[in-house]
Amino acid sequence: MKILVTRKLPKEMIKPLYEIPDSTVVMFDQEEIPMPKKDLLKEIRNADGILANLTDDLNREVLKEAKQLKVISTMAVGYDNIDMEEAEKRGIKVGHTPYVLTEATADLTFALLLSVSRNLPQAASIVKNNQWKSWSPFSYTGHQVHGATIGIIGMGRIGLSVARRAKGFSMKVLYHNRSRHIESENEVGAIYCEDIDTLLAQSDYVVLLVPGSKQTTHMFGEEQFKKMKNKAYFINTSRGTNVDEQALFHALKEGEIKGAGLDVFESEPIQGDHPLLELDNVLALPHIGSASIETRTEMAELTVTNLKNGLTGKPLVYEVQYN
Ligand SMILES: NC(=O)C1=CN([C@@H]2O[C@H](COP(=O)(O)OP(=O)(O)OC[C@H]3O[C@@H](n4cnc5c(N)ncnc54)[C@H](OP(=O)(O)O)[C@@H]3O)[C@@H](O)[C@H]2O)C=CC1
Ligand SMILES: O=CC(=O)O
Repeated sequence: MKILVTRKLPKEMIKPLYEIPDSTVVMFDQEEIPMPKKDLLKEIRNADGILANLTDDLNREVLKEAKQLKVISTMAVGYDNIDMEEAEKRGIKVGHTPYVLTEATADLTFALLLSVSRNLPQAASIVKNNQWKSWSPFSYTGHQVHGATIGIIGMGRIGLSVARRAKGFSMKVLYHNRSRHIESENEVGAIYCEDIDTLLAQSDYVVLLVPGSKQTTHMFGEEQFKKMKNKAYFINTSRGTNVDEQALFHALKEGEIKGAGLDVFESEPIQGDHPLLELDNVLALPHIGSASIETRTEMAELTVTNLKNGLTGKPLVYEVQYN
């Protein structure tokens, strides 16, 4: 049985895979970069299982090559990099890592919100660059978080955890999903906005946390940014493909919105000459939502368990359900 691991992980962490009888583990030897497509195509050909991550484009073309593949276990909760229709057609089980990364991602989302609203990157840089002249009445003043209104689009696991943090800051919580999320209403008093425009018009902070999918591609564009308050901030820790970046650039440049905190981009890694990165009112991070050592360790362990279970005839701990 051949198991392909597409990113270098500590050997100790993937030990359970070596313990599967008659298994051969082939692991890519780099941690910082994805496995090149040509190597992926070659190695997946006779693989029974693959330990993948969100940078592996497991599209139809790639899955068609994977004649023996039985299980894909991705070290992420999002699985928009996997062609689920093709996986279903081929009877491939897909495992992912919900819950274990919820709190770390909610922490990072809230950190982005606090950082953009109070200009932390700009303020920190004057200190580091020895440009701090004096305390000043209005320099680097941002907007209040405490008591403001947050609008969460995608009130699922992470959305609710962000809402809990918002509650601690006495924020009013609005949310939009395709269906009501009664747990959030009961627990944090979140108010459902069936019409997304109502949320956009009322929120001081708009936080996007829907999965990446065909339905959510560019769900944020010119029209949505125009409907936000001019003093509102946009935070995206979901998927870059959910946002039309040209429209976001325009909205930020023209002052239609105040600022943005972005952990994800339409194309990753975002290139250094991307227009968004020229803007002072953009705080950009390299997709580190779940990047605490504790969470990444749990994710890796869960990914290994999902894969091992799938390959040894046991139920996956978290299996993606086909729609
Ligand atoms: N930046 C990072 O490092 C990380 C990013 N993520 C991203 O966050 C996403 C969310 O994760 P998680 O909270 O666990 O997922 P969940 O599935 O728990 O939550 C997603 C929510 O989005 C709502 N939703 C889905 N489609 C739409 C739509 N078209 N319009 C409005 N609402 C929609 C769903 O509600 P309903 O079905 O009622 O519409 C659901 O409540 C992941 O899919 C991933 O892309 C996750 C972890 C780390
Ligand atoms: O973006 C990260 C994920 O786990 O999904």
